[in-house]
Amino acid sequence: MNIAIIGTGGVGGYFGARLAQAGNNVTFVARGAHGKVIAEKGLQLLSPKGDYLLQDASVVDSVSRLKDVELVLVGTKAWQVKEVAEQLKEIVSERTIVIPLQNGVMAAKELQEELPDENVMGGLCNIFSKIKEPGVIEHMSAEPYLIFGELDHSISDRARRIQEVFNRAGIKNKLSDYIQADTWKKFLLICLGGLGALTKANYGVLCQTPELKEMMVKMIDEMYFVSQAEGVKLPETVKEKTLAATMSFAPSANSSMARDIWAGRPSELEYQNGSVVKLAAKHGIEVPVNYFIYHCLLPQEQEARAIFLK
Ligand SMILES: NC(=O)C1=CN([C@@H]2O[C@H](COP(=O)(O)OP(=O)(O)OC[C@H]3O[C@@H](n4cnc5c(N)ncnc54)[C@H](OP(=O)(O)O)[C@@H]3O)[C@@H](O)[C@H]2O)C=CC1
Ligand SMILES: CC(C)(CO)C(=O)C(=O)O
Repeated sequence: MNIAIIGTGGVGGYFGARLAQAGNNVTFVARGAHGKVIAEKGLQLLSPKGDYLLQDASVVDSVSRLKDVELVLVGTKAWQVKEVAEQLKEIVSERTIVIPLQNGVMAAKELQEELPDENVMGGLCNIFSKIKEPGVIEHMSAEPYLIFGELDHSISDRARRIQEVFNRAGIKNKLSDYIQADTWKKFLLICLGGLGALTKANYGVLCQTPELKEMMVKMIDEMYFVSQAEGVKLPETVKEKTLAATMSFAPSANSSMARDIWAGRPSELEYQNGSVVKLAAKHGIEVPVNYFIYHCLLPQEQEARAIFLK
């Protein structure tokens, strides 16, 4: 299959390398020093599931250079999806399927704002991975896992074909008949990372401190209400499952958003706790804990953006 990876970071780099390893024709969009090293030396994947050096990687520095793509995996940060959607408009054909892998609940909608609905599916992923240095992707832990599906809930032939491609590449995956629910389930979990970011606490401290655990319970309640108002049917049991998932993380683990905030980099705040606040306001729902976290973190987010995104 002709596949493009837009955003060759921890997520895009990992899944793209595995798809190329399985014999697919994968083109990576990667910019700057990272793109240069990949073009010269290949893409190096370090992983407990087996290292792999993709020699002669096909790499371009911009979406506009992609041709005849059947499957696009968008691996940028959530706040970069709008720009990618604009760029994709120029290169998609009726046989191109675009799957976003961002944390958050806005990516598919933002792609649909620029692209025909038929080009867009929903998606998400689980993995702990990062760019270790230019040209090198490090998968640290967690079984890499993709969930994807048609936004109209159908199990289409084209989705089955994509599943075959993931299966042949040994990528654990689920073809979902309700991708919005899967995306929201992950959203409930990742937004708890905002509390970790604010308190500078890892998941272990969040779970072991009764007052912080209580705040997480309140955050989950708030987000559950918002999901219902958005028309996403989640079972009530999702609340306790979300808390249990957080308790199952290594005590020293923290969220990617927290790591970005602590390092003073632009983060996905707007697309995590920020989305909860905005969607709640749309429905007239009070979300005091998410509101507090979002507004406490916002000044430093704005400062990071002023420095990095001039
Ligand atoms: N990493 C993880 O463990 C997990 C991440 N996620 C989610 O996956 C998403 C991606 O995260 P992650 O892989 O960590 O992010 P990274 O920052 O590692 O990678 C994003 C990459 O996208 C590139 N990029 C951005 N815009 C463009 C563009 N227009 N064209 C080409 N390349 C572009 C960036 O390059 P440049 O530097 O040139 O801008 C960067 O290399 C996020 O939503 C995250 O929350 C979900 C689960 C786990
Ligand atoms: C792995 C997990 C769920 C941890 O919060 C995540 O997606 C992230 O860090 O962005």
